[in-house]
Amino acid sequence: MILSENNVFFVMGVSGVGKSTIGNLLSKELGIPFFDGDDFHPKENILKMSKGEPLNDEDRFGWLATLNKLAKDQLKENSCVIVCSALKNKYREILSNGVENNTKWIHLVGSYELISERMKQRSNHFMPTGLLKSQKDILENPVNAINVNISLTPLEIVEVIKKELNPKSEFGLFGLGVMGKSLSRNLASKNIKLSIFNRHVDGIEEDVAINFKNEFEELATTKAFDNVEQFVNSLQQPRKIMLMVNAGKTTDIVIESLIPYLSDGDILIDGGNSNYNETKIRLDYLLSKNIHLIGTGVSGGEEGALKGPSIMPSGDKEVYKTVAPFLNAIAAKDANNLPCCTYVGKEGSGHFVKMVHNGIEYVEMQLLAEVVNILKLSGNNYDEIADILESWKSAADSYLLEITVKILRKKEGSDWLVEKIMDKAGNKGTGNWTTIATAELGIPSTLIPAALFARYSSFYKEDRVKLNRIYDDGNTSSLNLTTEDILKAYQFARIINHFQGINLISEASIKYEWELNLSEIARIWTNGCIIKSNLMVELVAVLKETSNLLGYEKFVQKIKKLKPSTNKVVSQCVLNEMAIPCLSESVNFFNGHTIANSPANIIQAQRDYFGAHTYQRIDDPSGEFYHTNWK
Ligand SMILES: NC(=O)C1=CN([C@@H]2O[C@H](COP(=O)(O)OP(=O)(O)OC[C@H]3O[C@@H](n4cnc5c(N)ncnc54)[C@H](OP(=O)(O)O)[C@@H]3O)[C@@H](O)[C@H]2O)C=CC1
Ligand SMILES: O=C(CO)[C@H](O)[C@H](O)COP(=O)(O)O
Repeated sequence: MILSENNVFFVMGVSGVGKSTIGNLLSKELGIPFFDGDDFHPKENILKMSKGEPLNDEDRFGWLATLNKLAKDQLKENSCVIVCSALKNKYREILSNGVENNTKWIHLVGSYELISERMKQRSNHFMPTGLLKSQKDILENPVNAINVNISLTPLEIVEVIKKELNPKSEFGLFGLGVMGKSLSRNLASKNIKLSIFNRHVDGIEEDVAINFKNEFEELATTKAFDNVEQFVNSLQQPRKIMLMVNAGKTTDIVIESLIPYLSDGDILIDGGNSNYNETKIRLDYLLSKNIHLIGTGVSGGEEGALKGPSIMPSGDKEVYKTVAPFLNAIAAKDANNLPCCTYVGKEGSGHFVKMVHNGIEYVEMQLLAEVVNILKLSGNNYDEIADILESWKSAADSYLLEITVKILRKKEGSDWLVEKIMDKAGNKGTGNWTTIATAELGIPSTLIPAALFARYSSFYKEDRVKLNRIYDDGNTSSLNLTTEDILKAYQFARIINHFQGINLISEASIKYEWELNLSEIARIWTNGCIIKSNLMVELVAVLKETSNLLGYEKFVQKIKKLKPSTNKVVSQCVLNEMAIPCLSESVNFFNGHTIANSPANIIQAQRDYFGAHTYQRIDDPSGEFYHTNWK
């Protein structure tokens, strides 16, 4: 710790609290001289105390003045630690006389029982245990002292003192939107000394940080800023600043606004949903300026960010170690009470993993929407559908299932709110990027594009309404499905979704040499995040053995049990002219992915016909490429 100015640190408290031990340790930690006040007592005082006679104020005044002179002399050169009981206000006034602004009081406190027990164990101290009571009686608790409980170990006590002495914040959070606000409260509630920042925009964004700070008790000691320079300067070095701003251009603008005030070795943590390719570019760019970047996925939405999100950090592993204590402190905990935060890998792998998390999320949401629609067209109202979904919890529990039940039950007056919500699904880009990534990497994660394009289709509301007038022949639904069948189709499609998402991560890990740990990724997704589910809990163990769920015996048995109902649900929906993009794609994908001989031979022949692209032959195991003159 670097001290910004010279100070005298008086370590005070009644006898037996360990002032000398702590004072000594603290002086070593701070690299400053140590003085034990007892060594400055005149002989008469020591004699009195060893006879068991308490010192009176007259006895003390000379001694206190000596210590005050010592402090003043030291302050001319350096800081120092002085140990002295300093029990009364008037003693402390003498001790700090003339150096009040450079005096820090560190008060060691403990119960009578604990102190007397410790005193009994001392052999070479001149203060008998009986005097403890008289000291406790005359003690006037200091105001503005750092109070530290002696039940901690000496090293822990010194850590607490150092933390309290340093006026600078340990962690900064930039961007007080939905996520930034919740994360700030989470960080502050973990006793992390925090600085928060939100931009100032005249007439639109004014005093956001200070108003937010004043709203919540846990932010009482948090420093709030709307000036970037002051915000950065309020942080201990190396600075650790988490950005919770919009991905893309905004992230670049924010980074540029910070750079002029940052120092070598400072660390930015991008917690937004940034594109993993951009994260790699930013990481290299910042490194050229000796600044580190940890790109991290954060999932859990507003509530998760407050109570404990799932956190997916990546970048340089050594740099990560510096920010790990903060991220671990605020993360959700898994069933074994371990943080749902782990070092994911190099470069932008954390953002890649978060992107696939969101791709899986898109599919899980779409599947639930399709299921609700099937149950609706089967004649159930929304309360009845909520009851059915609730009954699925034992078989297919997930955060998204739980919130869907609540959503379906939400009423405005006597109307279900969902009936009033416009059927145009928005998106912020991660589903789009996952679709691009799966295409670029050549991985058939087909459900994510299906869910994404379902959202895009939903946006054509006006066209849909017009076309519906043309094509709707007025037939009513003749769905004849049991809720058991629908549940099985839902479970089947979820297995395919998780298989595809994991496969995408696994293949990207190989291609980019990220060495991702799939089981560990599933583990940090068991709590705090939007796709937490009991299936995810099951996957933690499975992924230690294989990344291929479709070939894993337990899942083979599940799939065989679920497939007939899935076929039934999908075929009946198609016959009833329903759009079920993810349910149907799960069957299509599965059939295509498990067929020994696919019609891709026709594609190869066509390619060779028009473009001489060549083909391989099944009757030539050498893998030789052939071309035929087709005309
Ligand atoms: N909402 C969610 O459920 C989740 C969001 N995320 C990601 O976290 C990030 C933040 O999301 P969220 O909190 O929801 O978003 P919000 O829109 O609620 O907040 C965005 C923040 O960015 C700030 N900002 C925008 N433009 C600028 C700029 N030019 N300069 C400085 N600051 C700017 C905003 O400040 P101001 O208020 O002044 O405009 C605000 O503090 C995004 O990347 C998002 O994708 C990740 C997981 C979940
Ligand atoms: O990251 C998230 C959840 O995990 C965000 O809520 C994200 O905005 C969701 O994506 P979209 O807005 O595209 O639905």
